[in-house]
Amino acid sequence: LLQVLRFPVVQLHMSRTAMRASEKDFENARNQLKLLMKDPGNEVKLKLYALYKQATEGPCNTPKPSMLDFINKAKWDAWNALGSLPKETARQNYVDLVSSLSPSSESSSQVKPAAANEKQPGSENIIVTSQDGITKIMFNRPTKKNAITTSMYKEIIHALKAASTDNSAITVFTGNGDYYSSGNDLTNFTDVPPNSIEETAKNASILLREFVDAFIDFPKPLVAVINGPAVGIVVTLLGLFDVVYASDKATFHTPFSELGQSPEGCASYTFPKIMGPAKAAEMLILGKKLTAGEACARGLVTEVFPESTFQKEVWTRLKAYAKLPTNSLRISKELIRSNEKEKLHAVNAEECTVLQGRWLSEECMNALMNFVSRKSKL
Ligand SMILES: CCCCCCCCCC/C=C/CC(=O)SCCNC(=O)CCNC(=O)[C@H](O)C(C)(C)COP(=O)(O)OP(=O)(O)OC[C@H]1O[C@@H](n2cnc3c(N)ncnc32)[C@H](O)[C@@H]1OP(=O)(O)O
Repeated sequence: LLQVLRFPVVQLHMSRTAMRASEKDFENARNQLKLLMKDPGNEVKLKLYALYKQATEGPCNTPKPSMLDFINKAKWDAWNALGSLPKETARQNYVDLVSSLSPSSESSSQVKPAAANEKQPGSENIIVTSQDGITKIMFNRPTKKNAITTSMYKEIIHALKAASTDNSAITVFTGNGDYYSSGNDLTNFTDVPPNSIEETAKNASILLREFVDAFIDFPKPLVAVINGPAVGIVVTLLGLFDVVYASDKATFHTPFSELGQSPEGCASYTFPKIMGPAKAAEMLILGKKLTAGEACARGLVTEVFPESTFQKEVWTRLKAYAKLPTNSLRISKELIRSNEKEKLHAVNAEECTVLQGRWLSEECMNALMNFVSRKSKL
């Protein structure tokens, strides 16, 4: 969806026949839109698209796109929802809407435009630091609940490869802000041109496999410091971590069925081993969300700390552990994990193949549409 409606909205070709009394205002509004400093968001972009089409072409009379062509379907729905709104009214509404978004209406704190998935200049979606024998990899997209974009997957693979040979003793994942991470950025799949859906699913499957492989093969103790709610892939991956510390405000949620998807991160293998098949099914099939205490009782979490002392207690402890002899840490981890590696790689490959099919399913497409249109009440 974002691909087609990507800011600034430049795909809006003017129809000369539609320009009458307010031609100048309409033309000005179109130019003003290109100067906006802030991405107005999908909901507004859909409204602008619909109003533009209504103003220039009149009521929607093109065939409804197929369910799978969900980018064009969202646009069609937005236009069609305007019914028989007169062209002149649509033109005026378009001008008014652009005017409400104009720079003079924007607050001084607003930032330069960037597509939702792109890093803004000077910002880092993944922050990697090394100190006191600890390499810390932090999700840093708090305004999006640390949802993981395509480029973040690649950055994490790179960071894990670097951390595996740096001179730190342990590697720690955590999140900035109130969430640990809300998992896969769902717009990774809505930002796709209709004729590339299959290729995108294939590429996503390849990237996911490489991403999870990097965790399976990571040679040093891997610690998760779960500072808040965790959703989807960041939960499933925990089965590949060696230690998981959680704040008591953390939750653990794997809503794969709701999303028309299936488990990844080797959870279809690690979760039943960790908590038994019945409890694993409750999470991975039924999508039950666990509290930190419940996750700890099931063996997914090592220890839960009160939020008020969480950061202090955890980092004090980790700094002490990071002083332990690094070779010994590495060798002990190797002993615990090496027997499983081959199996884990096979499970990862299988999960990615299954997911590739799921991403092309109508159930998954519907779930993604629901997430996007949650903000597009047209
Ligand atoms: C070539 C293609 C490559 C693809 C890359 C590889 C793909 C690998 C896929 C691996 C599969 C993983 C499976 C999963 O991880 S499933 C889990 C997916 N996550 C979710 O379903 C969570 C969705 N989000 C929510 O339900 C809610 O946002 C929330 C997390 C419960 C928080 O709700 P709350 O009301 O507190 O806050 P908001 O909803 O207002 O959120 C604030 C803003 O953050 C945006 N947001 C949050 N989570 C995500 C997300 N996962 N993806 C995209 N955007 C997210 C939300 O839209 C708000 O944005 P806004 O301010 O612009 O409206």
